[in-house]
Amino acid sequence: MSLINIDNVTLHLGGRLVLDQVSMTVEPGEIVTIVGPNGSGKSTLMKVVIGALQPESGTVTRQKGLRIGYVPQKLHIDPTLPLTVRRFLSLPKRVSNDAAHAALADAGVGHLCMRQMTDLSGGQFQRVLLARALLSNPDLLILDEATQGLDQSGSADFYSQIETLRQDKGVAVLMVSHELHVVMSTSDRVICLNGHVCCHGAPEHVASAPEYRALFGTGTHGALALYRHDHSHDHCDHDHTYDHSHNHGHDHPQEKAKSA
Ligand SMILES: Nc1ncnc2c1ncn2[C@@H]1O[C@H](COP(=O)(O)OP(=O)(O)OP(=O)(O)O)[C@@H](O)[C@H]1O
Repeated sequence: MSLINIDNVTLHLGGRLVLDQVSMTVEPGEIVTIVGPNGSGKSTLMKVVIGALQPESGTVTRQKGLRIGYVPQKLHIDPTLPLTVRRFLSLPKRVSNDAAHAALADAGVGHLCMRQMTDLSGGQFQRVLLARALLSNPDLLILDEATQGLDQSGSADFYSQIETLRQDKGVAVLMVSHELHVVMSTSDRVICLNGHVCCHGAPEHVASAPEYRALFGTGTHGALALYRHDHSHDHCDHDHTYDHSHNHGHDHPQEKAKSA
């Protein structure tokens, strides 16, 4: 049984169609990545997956008893607040020393237990957030642009830790990422979202799909196009009310983005 089964989900926010008949699944132990331009509904879809937003139509089914660990994009901590990593892991719920040490070790930062949160580098901080997400021994990890702000080698290290976790613990991973070069090497399946599911499948399949190329270009240029997109909003001013021009004849967004 799938861990998550999203079936034909439609949702408007502020009068705008944000998710249009989106379907997707996450199977046990697989790494699924959502890519898409700014404003294409990626974060909204994540909120639907964790149950923070309810769709207007369609269904969201989570495996019974599913444990989800969520790693946010960032978390603001008051810089004047003295807070060690160890204490942070016990907020809001106290955890044992053993559990805290195990989670930190699994996230690759076992040595940082007694450091101040405010002294951590960006990469260390994200790993502590990862450790916090691991405390519940999740079946599914959700990462929403968890490496934003890290340099290329920092984010490559982070994703390699994620792959190790999947291997060692069999945890499934659903992530949003703008880093196409990393996504293409670490994911089992990629879902390209632009309000609707434009295309989906194995990374090589998606990278060569016309719908994906229309959005991101080809090869490394694709990654660069997305990067540029991220930093200057000039080449794609989607307001996603929205734009079906990239649909290229894919008139069946309800086709489920799942493995065969
Ligand atoms: N609470 C809200 N009320 C109204 N509109 C919203 C709300 N949340 C999101 N939106 C709109 O929904 C659309 C999708 O937003 P979402 O954050 O899901 O996109 P995204 O793909 O994650 O974007 P990005 O890559 O920039 O993070 C955007 O047009 C956004 O402005």
